[in-house]
Amino acid sequence: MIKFPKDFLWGTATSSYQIEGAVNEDGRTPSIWDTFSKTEGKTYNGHTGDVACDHYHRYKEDVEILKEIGVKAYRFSIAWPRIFPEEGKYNPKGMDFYKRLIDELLKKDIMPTATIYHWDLPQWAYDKGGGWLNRDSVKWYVEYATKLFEELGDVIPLWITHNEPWCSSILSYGIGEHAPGHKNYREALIAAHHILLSHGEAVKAFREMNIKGSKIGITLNLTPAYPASEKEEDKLAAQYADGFANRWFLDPIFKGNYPEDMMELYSKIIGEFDFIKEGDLETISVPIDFLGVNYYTRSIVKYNEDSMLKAENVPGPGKRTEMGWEISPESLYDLLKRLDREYTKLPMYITENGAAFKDEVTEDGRVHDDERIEYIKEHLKAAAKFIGEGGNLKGYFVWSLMDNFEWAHGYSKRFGIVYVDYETQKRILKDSALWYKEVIQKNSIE
Ligand SMILES: OC[C@@H]1[C@@H](O)[C@H](O)[C@@H](O)c2nc(CNc3ccccc3)cn21
Repeated sequence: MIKFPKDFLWGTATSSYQIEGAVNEDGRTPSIWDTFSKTEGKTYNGHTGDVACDHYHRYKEDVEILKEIGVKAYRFSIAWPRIFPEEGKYNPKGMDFYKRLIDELLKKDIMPTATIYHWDLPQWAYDKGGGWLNRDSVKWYVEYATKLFEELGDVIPLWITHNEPWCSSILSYGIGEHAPGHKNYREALIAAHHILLSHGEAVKAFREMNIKGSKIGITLNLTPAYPASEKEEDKLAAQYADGFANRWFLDPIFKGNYPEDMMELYSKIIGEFDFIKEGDLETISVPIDFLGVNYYTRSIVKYNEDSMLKAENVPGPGKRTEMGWEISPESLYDLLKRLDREYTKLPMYITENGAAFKDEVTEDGRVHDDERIEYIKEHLKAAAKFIGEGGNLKGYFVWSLMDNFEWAHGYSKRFGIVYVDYETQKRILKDSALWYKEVIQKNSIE
């Protein structure tokens, strides 16, 4: 049996656009994901978040389920277009939903953990110079974050400024798979810079408000990169893949500079870094209270002269999830050790870890998702090994509480430990939820 520390924070995670629905209710205006999902060919079968899990109306039932599972904390995100449906126009009715949700959580003794931005940029911000491409996005974001701190500051102990800046910049403005669907690498790095800058400015605003008992951090998706062989060229490919996925965000936050090797590589592609102004890196690297780590899988790369990053992915030997991601719990251990060694001794939380598998409701009305139990158990073992060696890991949030809108994959991929029948909106606790309930109760895994 593997025991976890007494106060280990067991949780689950979701995000606003993926579960809420009610996209036109109580003053909410469209986000870039409303626009993107309604654009032909952008999401699986044209799926949108219009209804999703109808959480906006069913939040009480969903908090009951959180209580049933016994989580200590619940990570959700706040929809910016509910709070500021237009530039400068605060919408109290939008805020009221989150006050109701938080009240329910506190009544059940569940710690609210809020992500300020989980990709649902208001369309009005995008219409003003491309959203994160416009340096004014920093000002808009700080106005939004400050209002949240004013209204909710002392009832949310853990604040996360951004979920995965890599996704909201590189995947969204560079690769084009996510909203707003641009395919311009210079834009991707400009967006990344403004998102990181907005993070730093929000942390400064948070500090000035001196909110007692609350902590602030950021969540990064981190993918350890391994060379396909011991060849020097493959090791160079892994270095660039690591810079692309991880160091481009870790270094400015924790070291106050962008990584030199990647600046050199990228300068050949995007030209001048004229969007980096005096003092920006100082702001981006303001001290935070914790690091959120989203971990799903690793990458294995070999050298490829023709690729921008000189790296080409090669398949790993492990089993894969429905997303095609290799299952590699040992890489989570490697990642945590590396973060501890090279970046920070601050408290860390695994703010997302989970897997999509082919889930189905069987004759007995249950969902026997043994693969997901195995996935979570193996990753918890890796986390426990890190903690056992003195690692400062304080909590673990399963992605996700419930099946939901999986971005470009729509509803075709199920990550939940709770099954959602989208026809009826019925929730069914999968075997993984029942297993996780026991893990939390015993604070240990077998
Ligand atoms: O894909 C599962 C989840 C997603 O539902 C969450 O909203 C998001 O925070 C999230 N991030 C990752 C890891 N990063 C990633 C990499 C490539 C494409 C999409 C996400 C996985 N997930």
